[in-house]
Formats: sequence, C-alpha cells, structure tokens
Amino acid sequence: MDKVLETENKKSLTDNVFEDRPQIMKKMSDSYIEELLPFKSSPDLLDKYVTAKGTIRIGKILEDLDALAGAISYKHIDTFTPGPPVTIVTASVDRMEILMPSTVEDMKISGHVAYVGSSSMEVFAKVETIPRYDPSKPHFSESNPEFSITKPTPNTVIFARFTMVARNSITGKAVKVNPMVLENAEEKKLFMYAEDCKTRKRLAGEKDLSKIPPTADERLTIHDIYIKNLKDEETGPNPNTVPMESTCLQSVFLMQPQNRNIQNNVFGGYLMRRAYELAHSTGSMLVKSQISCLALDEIVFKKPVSVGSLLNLSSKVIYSQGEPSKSFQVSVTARVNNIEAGTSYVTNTFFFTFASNDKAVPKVLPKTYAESILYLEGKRRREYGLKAKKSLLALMQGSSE
Ligand SMILES: CCCCCCCCCCCCCCCC(=O)SCCNC(=O)CCNC(=O)[C@H](O)C(C)(C)COP(=O)(O)OP(=O)(O)OC[C@H]1O[C@@H](n2cnc3c(N)ncnc32)[C@H](O)[C@@H]1OP(=O)(O)O
Repeated sequence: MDKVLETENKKSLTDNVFEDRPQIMKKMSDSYIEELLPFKSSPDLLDKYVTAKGTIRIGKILEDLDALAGAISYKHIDTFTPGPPVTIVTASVDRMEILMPSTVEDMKISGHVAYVGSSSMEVFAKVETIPRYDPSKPHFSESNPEFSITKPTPNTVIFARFTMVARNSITGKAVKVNPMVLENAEEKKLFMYAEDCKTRKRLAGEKDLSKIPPTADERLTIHDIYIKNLKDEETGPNPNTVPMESTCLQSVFLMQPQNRNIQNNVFGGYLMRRAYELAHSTGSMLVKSQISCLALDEIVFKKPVSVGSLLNLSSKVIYSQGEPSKSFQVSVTARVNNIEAGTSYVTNTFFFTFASNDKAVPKVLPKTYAESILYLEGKRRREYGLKAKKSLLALMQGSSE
C-alpha cells in the first residue's frame, strides 16, 4: 500500500489530469467549419484583404487558414466537459498550390479533421470561389447539414493540409486526441490519404541537401555554373543574369502578444503571412514588375517562436532558369533571437514559387558552394512542384465529373 502511495505521490498532478481526460468518438463532420468571405458585397471586409493591385492578400488568407485549422482541431478535441486547457500547435503544412483569381471574387474557407493519430490531427481545408454567393446565408457556420468531405473542386483556389498537434498547456507534453469514427468508404479513403500526408510531412527534411550530398547530375550543374561565372568575369557581367547574393532582403519583427496562443508562442499563420510578404517583395525586386504566387512548399514548424523574441526573416531568390521560363523560387529563413538569453536559432525555412506576370525573369546565379546548394534545393523543388501541380489539377478535373 505504502509503495502504491509513494508511486502516486511521485506522479505529476497535471500529467494525471491529462491522462484522465475523457475520450469521445468524433465523426469527420463533427469538426467541420466554414466561413464565408463575401468580398464583393462587403466593402469593410474587402478593405482588410485588398492589395494595392486590387487583388486579395494571399498572406491574410494563409493566416486565416491556419486559424481555421486551429479552430477545427479544438472542435475535434472538445469533450463537452470542463477540463484542463490543451494547446493546439501547427506542426507542419503540406505544399499548397495557389490558384488565386486576378479579380475580386466571393470566397469560402472550410475544412475538417481528416485523420487522427495519437496526439496529432490532419486537417484538410480549402479556399474556394463562390460564383453564385447568396448574401442571405450566414457568414460563419459551425455545422453543415449537407456535409461532404474536403477535396479540391474546380472552384478551389487553395487546398491545404495541416498537421495540428495537441499539447498539455502546462507541461508541453503530447495529449491524446479524440478518436474518429469513419462513416463510409469515401471517409475511409480520405483518412488513409491524410495518414500518408502526415507521414510524408513527418519525414520531410530528412532528404534535404543539408543531409544528403548532391547527385552526379547536380554536381555537373554546379560545375556548369562555375564555368559561366568564370566567363562572366572575363567578358564582363551578363545583363540577363543576377548574382544570388544581390537578391537578398531582410525584415525584423518584435513578436507581440496579439499574435500568440495560450502557451505564449506566436501563431504559425502569422509567420506564414510575414514570410509570404517578404518573399513577394523579394520576387518583385528581381523582376521589377508584377508577380503572382503559384505555390508554397511544405512547412515544418520545428520550434515555437515566443512572444518578446525578435523574428529575423531573410529571403533570397534561389532558383530561376531565365528565359523563356517566367517562374522562380524564393526561400525565406525564419531565425529567432531571444534578446535576454542571447540565443538564436532557425525555426523554419519557407519556399515559395512565383511567376512574373509579364516581364522576363533574369537567371539567378550562385557564387559560393552554400549558394549552389540552395540553387539545387530550388531546382529540386521546382521539378517536384511541376509534378505536384499536375496531380492536383487531375484531382480537380476528376471531382468535376
Ligand atoms: C477565419 C477562420 C475562423 C477561425 C476562428 C478563430 C479561431 C481561433 C483559434 C486560433 C487557433 C490558432 C491555431 C494556430 C496554432 C499555431 O499556429 S501554433 C504556432 C506554430 N507552431 C509551433 O510553434 C510548433 C513548434 N513545434 C513544436 O513545438 C514541436 O516541433 C511539435 C510540433 C510539438 C512536435 O514536437 P515533437 O517532439 O516532434 O512531438 P512528438 O510528441 O514526438 O509528436 C507528437 C505528434 O506530432 C507528430 N508530428 C511531429 N512533428 C511532425 C511533423 N513535422 N509533421 C507531421 N506530424 C508531426 C508526431 O508524429 C506525433 O503524432 P501522434 O503519433 O501523436 O499522432
């Protein structure tokens, strides 16, 4: 008996509370949320989202998607009984193809939990245009009587897959989330697909060039660039090429409490918006004209960014083929400086694909080995991106039949 008491006394109070958290079965439709963004009929709303070009700010939409994924996850873990607070954090986001229209359209963002692991949830969310928007419909709906699973349709402009993780708000440890009951074959298929997405993201980063050296073909590419650089030095700079180092931009932000979760860490969506805006500026400076965002590669939020720290975002154009291609890749590295502790670490690197709307894009050339590795990273991402876009478009075509 004494032995049992001794063991019990050694257990942390908060851990017990979380282990005892009741679990209830949830359906996919239980976590569904949709929010209408009627930009055409609501000038006040449009005012918050419009860019100088008169289009919709992609950064704001990315921020909304992250908040929506958070709200959906909280809905899934809700057990309808008062309990200790659980914090939901964004662990990773899959690659997103961005097909935003060049005109202002009414939109809807919606989604639900598509897979649950032990403490993780895969949230599928999409942004779509609503050509025949009915202003008598409510703006915000927490349930949908005609629930259908989230998959891309011909009206989808962004299809996003988030991995959200539940943590004990006090100890920071993993918390078990509610299990899920699958109601039909379509949901089972989506659940398996979502599980694959989660596993792939979990393994992301293990194949990157900081861990695996360039292939033989890639080494040849680096050598070709070296020869080109030598030629340029002899004959004078080529007007159609730009050194990678000259494309760098930086911005520094003090992390304020307005963008924090209950653990005092900054929302992933806020970081995505800031990174997007810097990447867009970096691309525009290269092209010196209007550009459009085509994709945001997968993101892993490795470490939290705490309120009070300094966020340093540094960006560069890491890959562009030059004429006739109009697309190029921009990377943004987020480094956090803790002023009082004097520490600094990289939390994540964002990779964007942009395309020039009209003007030609100069070829970007690396000068150092470190830049060459970034160039190869950009080239790999471009090649992977072309395949990913093809399969998304096929999925969208398929769902219209
Ligand atoms: C307009 C709309 C209306 C909205 C209406 C307003 C609503 C208003 C609500 C606001 C809601 C905001 C919600 C935002 C939420 C943030 O934006 S949070 C801020 C950004 N994110 C962060 O700061 C996270 C930083 N990273 C970390 O803290 C750690 O890396 C993590 C994510 C906790 C993972 O740590 P770890 O030690 O690897 O965790 P570990 O315990 O080993 O694994 C836990 C689970 O995560 C999984 N996992 C870990 N890493 C990964 C990964 N990279 N990929 C996939 N899975 C992973 C594991 O597989 C494991 O899964 P299970 O087997 O338990 O199912």
